[in-house]
Amino acid sequence: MKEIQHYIREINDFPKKGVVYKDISPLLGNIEAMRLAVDKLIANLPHQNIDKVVGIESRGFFLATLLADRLNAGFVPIRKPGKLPYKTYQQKYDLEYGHDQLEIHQDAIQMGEKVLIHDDVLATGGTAEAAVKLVNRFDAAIVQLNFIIEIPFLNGREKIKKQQVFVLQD
Ligand SMILES: O=P(O)(O)OC[C@H]1O[C@H](OP(=O)(O)OP(=O)(O)O)[C@H](O)[C@@H]1O
Ligand SMILES: Nc1ncnc2[nH]cnc12
Repeated sequence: MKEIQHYIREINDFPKKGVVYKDISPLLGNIEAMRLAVDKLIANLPHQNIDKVVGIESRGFFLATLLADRLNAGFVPIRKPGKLPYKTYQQKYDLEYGHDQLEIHQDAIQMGEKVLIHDDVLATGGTAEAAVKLVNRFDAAIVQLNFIIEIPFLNGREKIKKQQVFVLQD
């Protein structure tokens, strides 16, 4: 079995010139690589007493549901605007290649629940910061944010420096 890094492909100038896009499709296409990624993410949690795994649309959803299954936890989607049907909390944020808004259902998390937030890539940290703000609307405990890949020069950790963070490539 090769390292996780082997299954991440770099695409130059996508979706805009100058961006080196980290494509996790090869990882998703290989069940052994996906299982290894999930095993490592689980092994690097401070504990496994997690009530909800929050996944961020769309690439965060893939492993977040597998993590939720392994942790016997519920899955909560954070979605782009206008996708969630019930009442939502909303948070604007900036991206490496644009800006957007994230939303979460107002009944998705109960007060005091222990939450893991998962996404595929930590780049500028704008998405992760917005997710933290949304989860904090519930007065829940964020146990960790975990990611498959980090783009260190974009310094995303700075935006979530109060949080516990784990990246697979660490
Ligand atoms: O750290 P940041 O600079 O905020 O960037 C990271 C985010 O960007 C990507 O999502 P994107 O918004 O491209 O959507 P997608 O998952 O639907 O492709 C990625 O999946 C992260 O969610
Ligand atoms: N360079 C990048 N590759 C993949 N996803 C991203 N999200 C933000 N920047 C990204």
